[in-house]
Amino acid sequence: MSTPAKIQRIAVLTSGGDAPGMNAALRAVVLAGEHYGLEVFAFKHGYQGLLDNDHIRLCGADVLHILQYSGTIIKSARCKRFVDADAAELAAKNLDALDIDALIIIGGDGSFRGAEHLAQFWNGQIIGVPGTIDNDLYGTDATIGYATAVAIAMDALDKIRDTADAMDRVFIVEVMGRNAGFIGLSSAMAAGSERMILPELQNDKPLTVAALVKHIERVQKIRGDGSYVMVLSEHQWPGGAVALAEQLEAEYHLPCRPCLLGHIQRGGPPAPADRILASELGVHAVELALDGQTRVMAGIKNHAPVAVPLADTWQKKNPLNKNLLRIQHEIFNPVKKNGNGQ
Ligand SMILES: Nc1ncnc2c1ncn2[C@@H]1O[C@H](COP(=O)(O)OP(=O)(O)O)[C@@H](O)[C@H]1O
Ligand SMILES: O=P(O)(O)OC[C@H]1O[C@](O)(COP(=O)(O)O)[C@@H](O)[C@@H]1O
Repeated sequence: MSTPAKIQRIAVLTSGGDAPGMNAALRAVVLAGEHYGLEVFAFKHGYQGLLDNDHIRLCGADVLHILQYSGTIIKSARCKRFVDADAAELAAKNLDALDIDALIIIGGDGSFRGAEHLAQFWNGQIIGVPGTIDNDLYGTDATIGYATAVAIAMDALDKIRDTADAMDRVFIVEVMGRNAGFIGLSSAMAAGSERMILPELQNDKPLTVAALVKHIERVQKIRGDGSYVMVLSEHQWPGGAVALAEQLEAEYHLPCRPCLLGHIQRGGPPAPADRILASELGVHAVELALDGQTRVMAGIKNHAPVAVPLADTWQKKNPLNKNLLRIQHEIFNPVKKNGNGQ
């Protein structure tokens, strides 16, 4: 770190969908703030709190023993109004009235767009911390919440496998991820799923029901076993897992059940990886602010802290891991392209 800038007051907020580990990030911001002699404020309910001037002073005692809980003690929200110029102007006014030097925003790409919007109207420093289960932000190896969501999806897939095995059924398990397939790919690999329907794959070659049925029937024939567990990323099938299961049962007479994991993926104890990532990133964000940086996201790349221009985080894309895709599609697929095993 270079010579610290003379900042005295920082503020923090959590915005967008809550992510497991947001509390750990908040705790880290507050503890780092105290460590460096800063006053720390929090705005509640994301950007809505900036508009309502709904703030509290936080010190170390307020964030004791919160890192093991998901959710966020300062609340999160989606605030439609924040896209308006007058909303950002009001937020700037409230931040200036409180003499805030730097604002730390824990959230996803929408929150970072909001941060850039605010930067057009406010001269203080703005630092982002990647908090979303979707892992869809460029510039960091992982986002806070992703590891927990994958662990929850894997656990659910393991449980589904028991009943799929017992009753020779096809299951479609729908996972979150917004427009990204990171949760889908990782949970499918971790649980040994037979099939993944992910946004990135659908862009190249959308799956047809006929092709899916062909694959299911071949796998069942090769293995002599009816158990087939498919991971479906949200928004990738009209009507989602329920509609696809109905289609497979009605048109192809395959015993098939849907399972929607939904917001279960955002709850429960944050995984160790998320607690540690959030702790490191929260401290990193404060140190970036002390370093005079602004309009950057605190990230971790190859085990090292980095500062990524906020706009890059949504304008550039992290691709899915090609090697994991290859292994899932080729090595672990019982149906071989050359015809072996068919
Ligand atoms: N283009 C934008 N301009 C201003 N504010 C925005 C913009 N996009 C998103 N936001 C703000 O960020 C909030 C969180 O974004 P959202 O996409 O819901 O979640 P996430 O940050 O998790 O991606 C929105 O509710 C809105 O207040
Ligand atoms: O909680 P909501 O508002 O229903 O939104 C659901 C969305 O939030 C997420 O759980 C997290 O997305 P964000 O981090 O972008 O808010 C997505 O995976 C999902 O599509």
